[in-house]
Amino acid sequence: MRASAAQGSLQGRLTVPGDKSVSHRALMFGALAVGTTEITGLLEGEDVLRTSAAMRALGAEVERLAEGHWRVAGRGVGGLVEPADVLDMGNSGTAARLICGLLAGHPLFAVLTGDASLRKRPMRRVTDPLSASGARFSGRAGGRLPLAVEGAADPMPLDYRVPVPSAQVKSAVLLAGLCARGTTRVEEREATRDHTENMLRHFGATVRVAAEGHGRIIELDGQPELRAAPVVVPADPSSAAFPLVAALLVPGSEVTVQGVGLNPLRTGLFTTLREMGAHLSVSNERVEGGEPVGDLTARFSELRAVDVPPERAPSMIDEYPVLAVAAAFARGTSRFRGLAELRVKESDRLAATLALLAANGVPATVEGDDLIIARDGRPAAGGGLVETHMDHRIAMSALVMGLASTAPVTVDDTGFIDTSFPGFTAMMNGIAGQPAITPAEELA
Ligand SMILES: O=C(O)C1=C[C@@H](OP(=O)(O)O)[C@@H](O)[C@H](O)C1
Ligand SMILES: C=C(OP(=O)(O)O)C(=O)O
Repeated sequence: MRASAAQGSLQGRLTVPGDKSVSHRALMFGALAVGTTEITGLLEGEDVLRTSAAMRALGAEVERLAEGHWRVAGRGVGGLVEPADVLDMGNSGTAARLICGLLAGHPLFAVLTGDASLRKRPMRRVTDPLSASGARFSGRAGGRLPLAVEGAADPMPLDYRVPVPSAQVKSAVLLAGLCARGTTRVEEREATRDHTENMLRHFGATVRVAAEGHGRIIELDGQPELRAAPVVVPADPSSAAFPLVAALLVPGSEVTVQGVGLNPLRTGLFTTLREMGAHLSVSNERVEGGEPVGDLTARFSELRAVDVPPERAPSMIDEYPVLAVAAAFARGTSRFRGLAELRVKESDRLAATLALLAANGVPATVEGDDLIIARDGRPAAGGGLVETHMDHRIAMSALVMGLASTAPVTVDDTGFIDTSFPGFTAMMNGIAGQPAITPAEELA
């Protein structure tokens, strides 16, 4: 797939697909609740479809009623059944790690696997703490997938200080805590997305959260009866990032993305773009399904460099590749600090982002865990071939660059975009008013 500079500006109002984090959790909580949960706005991306298949394999009834409208008949906490076959989580770290938490508290045997990207990602960060509950895990060297799980019949409640900022680790421990007698306690040094805590409450569990420094202490009372509850999934801010950044970079553009989730633990990118001088405004702010949402409008802006502090990383962890693209068009030297976690995503995103920039004539370096991008405010040259390494966010970031760079940007593989943002290409071409992103084979 190749993205060429948009002839003219990007214009329009659009809705991006549902939030991936909330969608995974809605299906999992639906499966653990008593009764029938109705979900609207569910992301029908590959990652979330893996979770829906896994919930079916664990005994829940999962039904698609219409686009984004799903129904889950749950089995109650502790009621999941042993899956007959291997659970394949595809490309999804969130699905694999949260499901480890679910399985840990159920006395059953299961095997988890995933695609070549997921099989490289660290799982000890969840299996180490979960083992203390009595569950047993055995995986490949370094604790990677495929992973065999034997859940505990009478799991112990955990008291765990998460050593890296990770909502997935926090969530896995809390999900295991649902089946344990007594109180599960999780401490995080830096607050990470809190969709699990919010949804636990929404389904009737008792959760106490106390702020501590930049972090939080979370306590969950075990063995609650979770009751089915409707879930309205907001549009994914991590997906909205792509059309919004594109609009900031293509002269004359104005694009509005409607109903975007604005949970403050997810909006670090928008804060950062404003610091860069972006014209980015929010209208129609409201609360839907317990999460703040609003319509975000981006207008073409002359951007300046930014220094992003490390403590902001958890609130924009998936947005650094596209922020790097924005910084490639800004005036001055940008520094993004404390990005160690980017090395264990679908690809090594620090290396992949650096390679994306280098291939398109943008000087950048990595110093320790920081990414530095030095620019003069002129458009990126483009013209490069970007290797995506099975990473949807690298593919989409490269295509956004191509919409604004002097020469087109080509991406080696766009198949993984469907993990989080089905319809991405059509939507971007819709706001471009022309097929600005075209399959490479049609270019000849
Ligand atoms: O909990 C979640 O839904 C997610 C947490 C983050 O991962 P980490 O917990 O590994 O930081 C993020 O990168 C991922 O896309 C989704
Ligand atoms: C890191 C991501 O997802 P996951 O960890 O679920 O694979 C992402 O979507 O950018």
